Amino acid sequence: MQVTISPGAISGTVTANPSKSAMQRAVAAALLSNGTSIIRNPGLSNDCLAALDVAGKLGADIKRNDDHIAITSRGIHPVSGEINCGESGLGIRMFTPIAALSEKAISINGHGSLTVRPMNFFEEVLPLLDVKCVTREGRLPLDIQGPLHPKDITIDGSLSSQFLTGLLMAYGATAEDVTITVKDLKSKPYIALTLQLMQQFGVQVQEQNFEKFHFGKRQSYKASEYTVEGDWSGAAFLLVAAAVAGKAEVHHLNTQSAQSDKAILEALEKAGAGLMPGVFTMIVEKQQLQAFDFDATDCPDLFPPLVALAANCQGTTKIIGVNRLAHKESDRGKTLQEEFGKMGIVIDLHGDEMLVHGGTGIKGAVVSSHNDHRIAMACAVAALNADAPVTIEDAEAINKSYPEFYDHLAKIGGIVTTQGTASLTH
Ligand SMILES: O=C(O)C1=C[C@@H](OP(=O)(O)O)[C@@H](O)[C@H](O)C1
Ligand SMILES: C=C(OP(=O)(O)O)C(=O)O
Repeated sequence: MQVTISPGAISGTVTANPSKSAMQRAVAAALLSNGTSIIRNPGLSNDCLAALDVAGKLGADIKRNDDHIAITSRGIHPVSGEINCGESGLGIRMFTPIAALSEKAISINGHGSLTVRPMNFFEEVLPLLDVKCVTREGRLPLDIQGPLHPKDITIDGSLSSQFLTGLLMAYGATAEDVTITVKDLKSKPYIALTLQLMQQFGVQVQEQNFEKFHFGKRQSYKASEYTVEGDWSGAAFLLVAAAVAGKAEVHHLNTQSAQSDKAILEALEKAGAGLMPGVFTMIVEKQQLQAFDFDATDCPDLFPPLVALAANCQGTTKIIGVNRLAHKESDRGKTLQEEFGKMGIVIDLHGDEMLVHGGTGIKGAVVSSHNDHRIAMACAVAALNADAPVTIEDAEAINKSYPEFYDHLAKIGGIVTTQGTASLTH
């Protein structure tokens, strides 16, 4: 599918899409519980649908209703020897240790970019917890056989926080008086989100400096009612769109959220955007924008919207944390450089640093999403101030996290034309 965004000012109000990070964690916690959990404002992006499918294969009964999803479970009782996590990095890294709680041999697969993302971690760590694990040279599919026995372990958190999220969630179901120690943890706020979610489902972890995670006496997940928060990661694109091309009011955004990507507000403030925060609403308005410095090491998903913002700022913006981008849906440092280059924006990459030379004018172009949802959305936002339309190829990549994105952009006044069709679900 190709989507063309024509330049033009925007103005309007929209409700943020549900957070896939929160939704996938809630599905996992509901699966680990005994009884029926109700998930309100459920996400239906591809990553969320994959999580629901995995939960079903691991034994949960899932009923979709108009405004909620009911998940009935009695813990991990796989009904299949194969699970597929779609394209979700969080999904596979979270559900693998959870699936390993069962003694059944399970083959875990995925598709698209997930087949080339690193999974060596499991081969190194799961055997320490009595789980057999075989990868294809650190790639999918993974063949595992548990049951996982929680033990004191030390792991490396520098590649991704998602492996730790998976271990924490799995330990929560059976651990007793054990500690996970983590060295060099990145994306820390995502771990805060995991701990918050576990607590909402009745499991407490004693966290020390994001280095030690201690489980005291044995606990169990309690089936709960949970409302999925609006997604700061997706909303970041709309907020940047407003900052560079008009005004927008985005509802259902919790400024007290544990989501790391609410840090977009700090970047917008540094750039000089007009911000009017409400309790569950954010209004952003265009002002004169200047280049800024920002460390995105702990919120790597903000790179694409930050680049769209920086392209519109006068001067050179410096963003730290490029090393965190190599193993996402694309190698995002390079894909941002390539696709924004086509729109006339020069980006330099120096080790962990990205320099975006903004304010030089954005050109109409044909760009590729590289099948990466956040690259498609960043290009769409940049298009608002281009000198001619921008056509995005493989534009359906947005379905991974934010299927409503083009509709939301149109709702706030973006001129969006779609050519060709692609299924909205996997
Ligand atoms: O836990 C999560 O929900 C996520 C953690 C982050 O990954 P890393 O920990 O690999 O940075 C982020 O990039 C990803 O989109 C979602
Ligand atoms: C990298 C992302 O997700 P995941 O790692 O869960 O696939 C993302 O949403 O940008």
